[in-house]
Amino acid sequence: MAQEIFIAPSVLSADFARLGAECDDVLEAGADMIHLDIMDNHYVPNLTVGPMVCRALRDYGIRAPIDVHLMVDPVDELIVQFAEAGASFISIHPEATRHLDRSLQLIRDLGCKAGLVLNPGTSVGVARQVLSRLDLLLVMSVNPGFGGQTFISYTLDKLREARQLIDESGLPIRLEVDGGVKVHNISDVARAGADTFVVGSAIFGAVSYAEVLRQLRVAVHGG
Ligand SMILES: O=C(CO)[C@H](O)[C@H](O)COP(=O)(O)O
Ligand SMILES: [Fe+2]
Repeated sequence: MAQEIFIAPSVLSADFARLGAECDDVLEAGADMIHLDIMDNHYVPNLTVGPMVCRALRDYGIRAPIDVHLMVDPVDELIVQFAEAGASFISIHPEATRHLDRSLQLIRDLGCKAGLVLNPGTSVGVARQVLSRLDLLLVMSVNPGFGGQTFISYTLDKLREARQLIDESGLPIRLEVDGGVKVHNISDVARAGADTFVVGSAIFGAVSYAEVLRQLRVAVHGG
């Protein structure tokens, strides 16, 4: 089932001192949702922000979907806190929960859309059993923890495999890609089957967010 194309700027590369305004700017420039990377210095070797920042963005007036990427272990308590803080999508890594099915159900029970994240070294097969619990499958194209890394090219094969799995299931699951996505490679990523594109440094490092978003969309549709 083809999904509408979504571009989700990762604010990991934004100016955190003016986060609300940065979100306004990328949304006005044509972004579809805000990708919020939550890192705990335990599951990944980096530390970002907690649910109060998600709440602050909602209170500031951000109405677009907020796509929360939880790189935390353990994860269940933070699922609850981010749902209460206004998250729309909550995506979790299978290594960060002892009971993947239960954690995914928890996300939906709290009224959010549930995502599963596959690291470059994690097999697509991990998603197979829990597919009916998913609204989104996120294929990492870098190892999680930092923005600005180089796209790992073998993840294109994983995207194709994930696309096939989703298509065969007939379920309306988004296929998201995250890490190192730029204007020069997004058409390959789109051809491999992604419909939801996290883009961090390529957007926030640009002079004009609108221009880079335009170029990304042209490349997706051209691909
Ligand atoms: O989850 C992430 C890192 O773990 C980020 O979302 C990702 O790295 C996006 O940034 P960039 O487009 O600069 O690679
Ligand atoms: Fe992310």
